[in-house]
Parts: sequence; structure tokens; C-alpha cells
Amino acid sequence: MATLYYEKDVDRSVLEGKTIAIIGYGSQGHAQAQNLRDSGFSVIIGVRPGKSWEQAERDGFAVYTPDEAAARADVIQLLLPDEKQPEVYRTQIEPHLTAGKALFFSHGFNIHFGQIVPPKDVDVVMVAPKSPGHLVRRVFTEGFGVPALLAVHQDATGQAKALGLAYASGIGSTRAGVIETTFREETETDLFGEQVVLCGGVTALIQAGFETLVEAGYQPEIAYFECLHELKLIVDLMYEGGLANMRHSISDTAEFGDYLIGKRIINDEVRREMKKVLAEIQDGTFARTWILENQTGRPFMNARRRQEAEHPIEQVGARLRALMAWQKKREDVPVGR
Ligand SMILES: NC(=O)C1=CN([C@@H]2O[C@H](COP(=O)(O)OP(=O)(O)OC[C@H]3O[C@@H](n4cnc5c(N)ncnc54)[C@H](OP(=O)(O)O)[C@@H]3O)[C@@H](O)[C@H]2O)C=CC1
Ligand SMILES: CC[C@](O)(C(C)=O)C(=O)O
Ligand SMILES: [Mg+2]
Ligand SMILES: [Mg+2]
Repeated sequence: MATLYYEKDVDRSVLEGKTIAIIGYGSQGHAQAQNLRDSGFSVIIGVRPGKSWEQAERDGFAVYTPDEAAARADVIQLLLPDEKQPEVYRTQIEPHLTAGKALFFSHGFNIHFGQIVPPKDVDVVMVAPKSPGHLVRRVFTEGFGVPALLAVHQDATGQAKALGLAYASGIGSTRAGVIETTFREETETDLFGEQVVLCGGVTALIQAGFETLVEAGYQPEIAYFECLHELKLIVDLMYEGGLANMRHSISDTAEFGDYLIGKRIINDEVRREMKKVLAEIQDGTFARTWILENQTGRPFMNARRRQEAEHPIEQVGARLRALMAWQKKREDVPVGR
């Protein structure tokens, strides 16, 4: 059984009087910074001059370069893209990591795969929200929190776990539950989840379903509603009450089809592939591919972004969403780059 922490397990005093530098003001950065500030903690932002800097200033934060922020802070949370972290860490953070400071992460990639090796006399902690950043903020402002994972890689001060719990409480996660883990477990499960189920698996399933219907001559608009739009409504039911809750709400015809066909789609071949993907995450193959992709200017990523933007499901979806008045009102999750 997992060890879970809630509000009652938190001693917020360990973070009081300390300065937290959030390095990066993107998806996780803006959300964690604003939640921590609303929770009463002292937060500064470290980014390079540009769009994020201006946004963080508009949001009322004191903004510095990563270098200056790291010098001023006791707790430094690295919320830059994973592939940018090693260089910024080496040149701007590490020189200010004096004994007793704490270095925080929200994903274990760079520690687990040895791209960042902090000095032994600092705490190294991970608080990893199990949520996209914009929802870390939205759910907090609604009075709740998203679940998170907590791991301690180094406990130089004897307070690393307490600090992590106070931080998790500050972003709202101890309202939902914080699970204790290791950098290794978080890294491997997070990469597996996003590649196989949450992002890679779901988008490939949606596109394959859409393409099958359209190629068979059905209207793309109907294929879009069936394979993409309604997925959110189905997932909402699972989120609220598990698979059974969703199956309770759908028709018996749909439930019968679910049992009869689901395992023909996600069949033994797919499961064998899932195991191969997991092995490639565990043995560092994926990490090496991602690091090399970045070192060579992201040729694969750039091509795939272009191809995906041109997919008919995106064209038809944009047209249909524009006709749904409530879809236009959400401005907290920006679309496009
Ligand atoms: N996205 C998510 O929901 C989740 C992310 N995580 C983890 O959180 C961490 C942050 O990810 P995420 O929030 O997606 O990151 P983002 O891609 O949203 O981070 C972008 C931010 O980093 C800044 N930045 C980029 N390069 C540099 C640089 N060289 N120097 C200074 N600032 C820079 C950008 O500034 P500028 O505007 O100047 O470009 C911007 O503020 C990662 O470890 C990720 O794995 C964990 C759980 C979920
Ligand atoms: C599912 C993708 C994620 O792992 C996340 C939002 O949790 C990420 O890296 O963005
Ligand atoms: Mg994740
Ligand atoms: Mg991830």
C-alpha cells in the first residue's frame, strides 16, 4: 500500500521565512508560483528576459535571471523544460547551491538519468504534480488540489521530506493526496504514462478511429465528435467514479461493445509493445534518444509538429470548436506555441 500524505501530515513552518525561487514561468512554473504565493509563502521568479519575464511581472512577482534568483533563494524549484535544465543548472544554479539549500524538481528525468549531479550538502527533493500545469492552478483556485508524488534524492539537512510536504501543501496537493516515491519510480512511470496511455496512446487511438471512419466515407464532423469530443465526457465519468461509473452511465449496448471489442483493439501485440516501450525507458534508450534529438536541433520533433498540425482532425476540430460558445471563454490553457 502506498504511503499517502494529507494536510494533517504537513508542518508548514519549515518553509516559513524561506525564499522559494521558481525557475521558469511556463506551464508548471506559473501555476506552482501562484499557488505557493496564495498559500502565504515567499516566492520569486527566475527566467530569462522575454515573454515569461513580462508575464511574471504582470502577475505581480519579483523577477530575476535564474542566476540572481538562485542566489537569493533557500529553495530552488527547477521548472524549465527538462532538456534545458542541465545547461541552466550548470551555468546559473549550481554556483549558488551553497550548503543547506534545497533543489526541487517536478520530474525526475535529469537526476535519474544523471544529467544533473547536485553537490552532496544540499537537499534534493521532487514534488511532481500528476496534472498539466494549467490545471494545477485552475483546480487550486476552485478550492481543491491535484495529487502529487514526493521523493527525496538527498537529505542533507534532515528536513528534506518535511520541506517537500510543506511545498506540496503550498501548491494544494496535500488536499488531494501526496504519494511517497523515488526519483526512479516517478521518472519511469511518468514517461510510460505519457507515451503509452495519456498522450501517445490516446492521440494515436483518436486519430486511428477518426481516419477509419472518414476513409469509410462518414462525415469528418461526426467522426470528430465520436472519437475526440466525446472522449472528454467519457473520461470525466471515469475521473469521478472509475471505469464502473462510466459504464453505469453509458447504454448497455455500449457496455456490451466495450467488453466484446476493447481487448481486440488493445490486444496481446499491443501489450507486448507496451512492455518493449517500458524496457526502453528503464534501460535509458528513450532518454538517450531525447537528449540526442535536442542536441541535433529537434529534426523529428519539428517535422512531427508540422505534420500533426496539418492532420484533418485538427482542421475539422478548429471549425467545430469555434461554434461552441463556451469553448472560447477558457483562456487559462493557451492553444499553440
Ligand atoms: N507541463 C506539465 O504539466 C508538467 C511538467 N512537469 C515537469 O515540470 C518541469 C517544467 O515543465 P513545463 O512546465 O512543461 O515547462 P515549460 O516548457 O512550460 O517551461 C517554459 C519556461 O521555461 C523558460 N525557459 C526555457 N528555456 C529557458 C532558459 N534557457 N533560461 C531561462 N528560462 C527558460 C521559459 O521562458 P521563455 O518564455 O523565456 O521561453 C518558460 O518560462 C519539467 O521538469 C516537466 O517534466 C511535471 C508534471 C507536469
Ligand atoms: C502527461 C504529461 C505530463 O507527464 C504531465 C502533464 O503529467 C508532462 O510531462 O507534461
Ligand atoms: Mg506526468
Ligand atoms: Mg511528464
